[in-house]
Amino acid sequence: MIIAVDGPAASGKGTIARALARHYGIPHLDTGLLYRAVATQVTRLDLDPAIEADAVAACDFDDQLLAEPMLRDDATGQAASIVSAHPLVRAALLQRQRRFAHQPGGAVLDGRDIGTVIAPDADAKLFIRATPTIRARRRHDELQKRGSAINYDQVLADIRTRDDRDSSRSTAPLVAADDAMELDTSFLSIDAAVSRAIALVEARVQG
Ligand SMILES: Nc1ncnc2c1ncn2[C@@H]1O[C@H](COP(=O)(O)OP(=O)(O)OP(=O)(O)O)[C@@H](O)[C@H]1O
Ligand SMILES: Nc1ccn([C@@H]2O[C@H](COP(=O)(O)O)[C@@H](O)[C@H]2O)c(=O)n1
Repeated sequence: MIIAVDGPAASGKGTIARALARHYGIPHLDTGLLYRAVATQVTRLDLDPAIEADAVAACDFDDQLLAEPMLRDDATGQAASIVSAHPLVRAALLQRQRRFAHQPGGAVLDGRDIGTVIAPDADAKLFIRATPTIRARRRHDELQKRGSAINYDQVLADIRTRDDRDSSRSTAPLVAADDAMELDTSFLSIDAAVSRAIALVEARVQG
């Protein structure tokens, strides 16, 4: 079974995708980490994320990079959203994601274009939403726990910038697939959001 989980920054899609993977006993891929790795490599090589050729040169990264804590930083998320707008960067990362999705037994992937581009044939597609202020509050709490000094207003501004950039790019923009099931987590606890997500997937695959 392939499950696609898409949505904007800090909507809770990763939390839900990990829980679905545990529930169904299948592997999970956080595809945002791939773009965050490219962004980190761009910075380390002193390249410019806005220049497509520079970003493409950073796509050949060592997988150990995916485990580095700095990938979770707010600044890395911003840079990831810049490199991810380049069509050639998306093309460089496409096959890896498709292979993961179509492995025997299936998989759960979360990102921005899983239901539309990576696995349009997914058995179940979820599009996770939450208001920008609630997403910013959750992300700010998370960053504070990790020792970041970034303030709430900056996190909210960064989330809005990223939403705009991710939604307006020409290649694989952030958009719900026509057959995606929408789940707004704004006023749901994590447990309630996960239960609802499982119920939606069950209804789709059995129905
Ligand atoms: N329903 C919820 N209620 C409260 N907090 C939540 C809920 N869902 C997720 N969170 C928290 O919000 C933060 C962001 O969640 P998560 O990382 O799952 O979002 P995401 O959409 O995957 O983010 P990203 O865009 O970085 O991939 C995390 O700290 C997570 O624990
Ligand atoms: N399938 C995807 C996943 C991510 N992106 C871009 O990467 C940025 C960081 O992603 P997070 O999920 O870790 O927040 C995000 O803002 C997108 O620009 C993408 O384009 N496609």
